[in-house]
Amino acid sequence: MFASMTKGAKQMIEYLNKTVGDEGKTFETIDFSSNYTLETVLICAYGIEVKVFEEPDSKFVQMGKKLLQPKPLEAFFFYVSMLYPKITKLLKIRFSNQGTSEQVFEMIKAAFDYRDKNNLESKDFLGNLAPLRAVFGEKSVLALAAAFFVDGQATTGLAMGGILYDLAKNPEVQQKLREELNEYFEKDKGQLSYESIQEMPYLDACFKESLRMQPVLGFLTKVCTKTYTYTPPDESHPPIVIEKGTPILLPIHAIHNDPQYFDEPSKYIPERFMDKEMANTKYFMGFGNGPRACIGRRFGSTQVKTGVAYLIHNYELSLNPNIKLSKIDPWEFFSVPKDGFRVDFRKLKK
Ligand code: HEM
Repeated sequence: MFASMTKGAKQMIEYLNKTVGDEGKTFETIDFSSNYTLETVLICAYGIEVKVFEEPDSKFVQMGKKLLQPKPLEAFFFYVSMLYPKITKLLKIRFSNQGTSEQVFEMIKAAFDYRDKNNLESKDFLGNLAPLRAVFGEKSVLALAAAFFVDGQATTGLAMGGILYDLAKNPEVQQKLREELNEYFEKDKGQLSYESIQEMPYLDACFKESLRMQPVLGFLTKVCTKTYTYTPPDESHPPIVIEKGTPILLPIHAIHNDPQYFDEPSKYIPERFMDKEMANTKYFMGFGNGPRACIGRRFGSTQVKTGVAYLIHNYELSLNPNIKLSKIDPWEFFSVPKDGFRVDFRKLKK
């Protein structure tokens, strides 16, 4: 699987080498990163090879984009479904774009059918799911396989887009990261190993710091499983009883940006996560917390770190001075600026 990610990262660099001239080129980083994460998810999860950067109009790219931009009403239903899951079930409310979801189902069904027809057995994600169709039914397995498409590429595209913006905004951090990357690329003779991706401390710190400042999900949704009495630190507030079954929204964006938990929260300081205690702080919840924390953490972070590593090793990123950051639309599902993050890419001279 890591070989497929590396392939995706190399294809991304090949595309840039072809399209970015000497004067550089501006990209919207979420769009750009989502192309890379889409390409790697298609190959890693479904064994489908598409040169996403070369084919921006392909149906796969269009599906990925639509899933990233639910309409305001769909976002509204998503919040309703979190707070009142029973009503949502009862009224059969859906928050995802129906047409797009059907296309994703069709794509996965076609991949299953092709493998069945040609007696192809594979040890990848779809290969492991294939026998479960007989146990849980085709529809359930298709839904599970489709969840990988949404979770595996939309979240990672947003996370990577955010890091690229932070690195462009903080050139000294970018240079420090590049020095670490150069060292590891040299040690691994030009192609980073899986172990190196997991090991690089500054790459990990930059990744966490970006997710701290701008978590992909602004809040976590939980349900209280045991009645609990919370005593607020301010004694003038009476204790609060949280009944079993109460839906809870945990505002992680606010916690991540609270000086009580992170010093100078509005500053991009990856070094804070180099500290052993901070590296494991419970107040960092970029991948959630508790028994329902993100199950794709390892896949997602490896995918993002690999893309960032190849990019920063080969290209210098800077903020385009003529483009202002647009406002975050409160009606949007994910909290990103309306026009994304516009960043200039310039090839490094080696
Ligand atoms: C950088 C990338 C990613 C980020 C920042 C991220 C973040 C999150 C967050 C914050 C949650 C909520 C956890 C909670 O409520 O405690 C979550 C849940 C989840 N994530 Fe991710 N995720 C990422 C990548 C992925 C990938 C690649 C997959 C699948 C391949 C995935 C699958 C899931 C699933 C299935 C859940 C729900 C888990 C459950 O309810 O038990 N995620 N993720």
